[in-house]
This record gives sequence, C-alpha cells and structure tokens, in this order.
Amino acid sequence: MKKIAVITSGGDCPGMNAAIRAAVRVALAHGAEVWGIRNGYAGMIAGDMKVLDSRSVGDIIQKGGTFLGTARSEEFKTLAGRQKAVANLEARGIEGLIVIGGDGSLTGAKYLGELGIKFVGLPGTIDNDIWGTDYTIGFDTAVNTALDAINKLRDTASSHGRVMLVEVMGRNCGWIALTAGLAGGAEIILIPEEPFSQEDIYKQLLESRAKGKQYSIVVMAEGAGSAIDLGKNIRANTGLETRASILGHIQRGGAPTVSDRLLASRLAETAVRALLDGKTDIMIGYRNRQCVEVAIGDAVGKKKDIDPELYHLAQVLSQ
Ligand SMILES: Nc1ncnc2c1ncn2[C@@H]1O[C@H](COP(=O)(O)OP(=O)(O)O)[C@@H](O)[C@H]1O
Ligand SMILES: O=P(O)(O)OC[C@H]1O[C@](O)(COP(=O)(O)O)[C@@H](O)[C@@H]1O
Ligand SMILES: [Mg+2]
Repeated sequence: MKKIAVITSGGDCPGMNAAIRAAVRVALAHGAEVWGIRNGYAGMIAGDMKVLDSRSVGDIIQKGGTFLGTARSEEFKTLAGRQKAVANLEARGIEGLIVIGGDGSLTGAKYLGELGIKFVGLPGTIDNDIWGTDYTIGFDTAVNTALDAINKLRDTASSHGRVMLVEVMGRNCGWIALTAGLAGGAEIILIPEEPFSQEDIYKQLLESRAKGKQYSIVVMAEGAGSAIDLGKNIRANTGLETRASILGHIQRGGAPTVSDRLLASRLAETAVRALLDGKTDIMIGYRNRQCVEVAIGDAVGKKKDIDPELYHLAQVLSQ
C-alpha cells in the first residue's frame, strides 16, 4: 500500500494532533504518500483533502484539538454519502485510511470497510468509552482538566461550607466522573452505570454533616442527570446550601498530557504499520501496556464497562 490518508472525526480530543503527526511521519518513513482529510467525514464527502509532508505536522504535538478539523456528518450516515466519500478516495488513488475518532467515527469506518476501503482505527475521544482499549486518546488530559476544576471548587466549597456539584462530560459513560471524582476526593460520584436514588443522596449528605464533614463535593457524569437540577433538589430536601458547575467543553481542550502524547504516538505507529501490511477492519487499542489489534466489530459493538474496583474504592475512600 503506497497511498494512505489520515482523518479525525467526531468530538475532538487532546492528542489527536500527536496521533496525526506520528501517523504521517511513520508512513513517510515507510515510503508511503500521506493525505490529510479536512473536517472529518464531511470533508471526505466534499473531497477536501491534501498531501501532507513531515513539515506540515510540525509544531502540533503540544496542541489540543485537531489541525485537520473535525465534524459530525449526517450525510455520511447514508449509503449515498459514503459512496461519494469512497469515490473521492478512489479518484486520488488512496488505498487505506487511518481513522482517529470515537465510537461513532469507528462505526462509520466499519461501514466504509464494507465498501472496500481498507482502514485501521484509533480510539480518540475524551469519554474512554471504547471497548478493547484501557484508555482512549484524550481521556487522561480531560480527567486532569476536570481534576483541576474539582480542586479549585473544593477551595470555595470548604470556605462556604457548601455542597458543590460538578457535572463532567462522558455522554453515556461514567469514566471521566469516576476517575476525576476518585482522584479529587469526591464524597459522592454519580455515573450512569450505577443506579442511585436522590433520597439516598440527601441522607448521605446529612449523615456526613452529622459526622463532622463541613462541606461536600459531588461529581456527576452528564449521562447520570443534571447537576443543576440535583443541586436544587438537595437544597429543597436537606436545607444544605448548594452550587452547581457544568465543566462542559473546557474538558475537550488544552495541551495533551504526557500520557496522551505517548499513547497517541504509539497507537498511531502501530496502526500505520498494520495498514501498510495490508491489515484492515481493526482498531489499535492499548491493553496491559501493549498496543493490540481489536476487531472493529468488537470495538464498536461491545460495551466497555467501568472498573467496579475503582468504583468500590471511591466509595470506601469517601467515608
Ligand atoms: N452508524 C453510523 N453509520 C455511519 N456513520 C456514522 C455512524 N455513527 C457515526 N457515524 C459518523 O461518525 C461521525 C462521528 O460520530 P460521533 O458519534 O458524532 O462522534 P465520535 O466518533 O467522537 O463518537 C458522525 O457524525 C457520522 O458522520
Ligand atoms: O461537542 P458536542 O457536539 O456538543 O458533543 C458533546 C459530547 O462530546 C463529548 O465531549 C465527546 O464524545 P465523542 O468524542 O464521542 O464525540 C462527550 O463527552 C459529550 O457528550
Ligand atoms: Mg462517541
């Protein structure tokens, strides 16, 4: 395989640039021509792509976001849209793709594979919700951003003796909430994977006050409900003073951490080598400190669970 393309798709994440850089430079080192597709699958459908050289990926390893741009494309979900995209690749002689994105983007890649395009995927999303990899690119940076916010909110929560609610991202999964909540010493962590009742929360908060806690930190995954609504309910049912913060897209930006840069670089290297070897319909994951090949059907078809031991530990440590 001599001509490949790199694409970032779906929600951006810190480390995408490091992955693009590594993919381009590893491919060039193997004598391949590399194209960069702009703005995700929307750009593939529009034919918005250009050849990249080593210099075009300079000065990006330290930057969040993706210099190629990204998008969510409804048209790509239709067969007609994907056929247009395939025609644009074939017109340029592009034989294989490195797709960096989340579960949606990798699902899209799987359908491209059914149209004869070879691809290797990389898990790029802050959510850490992809089966087959211990960590996704961007997760470590996002949890560190969330942790920084929790630390700051703790200062003001303790000064005022308030219940501080922090809503973090993660769509339908609780990885960011659980990890940042545990590291940030949250008293209560609410995630979609573990059902809870609001009555139990009121009880727990009142009990911890009775036992001497002066203030509380509650970390809530966006998929577990609204921190603003819960804060109002806590106030109404316990009399405790509450404040809620929604961290939002702050969690998606910023310079990638060391872990994310290394993860992105290693996964991208393995992905390009696999693609140039003719492999396809796989994602490269990171398990037990090794880059591993994961069948794309498993990566997007199986549900990644949270780590129950981590959840249990967070509960014990919040006493
Ligand atoms: N079932 C699907 N079939 C085809 N393409 C899809 C599918 N799901 C997602 N995609 C494509 O991937 C894009 C990104 O997916 P999305 O779920 O928004 O983000 P992420 O990849 O970060 O999870 C979508 O806008 C769409 O173009
Ligand atoms: O940026 P948008 O389109 O508002 O999407 C927000 C969603 O994207 C994420 O930040 C990242 O998810 P994906 O990478 O899967 O798109 C989620 O945590 C959040 O629910
Ligand atoms: Mg997703």
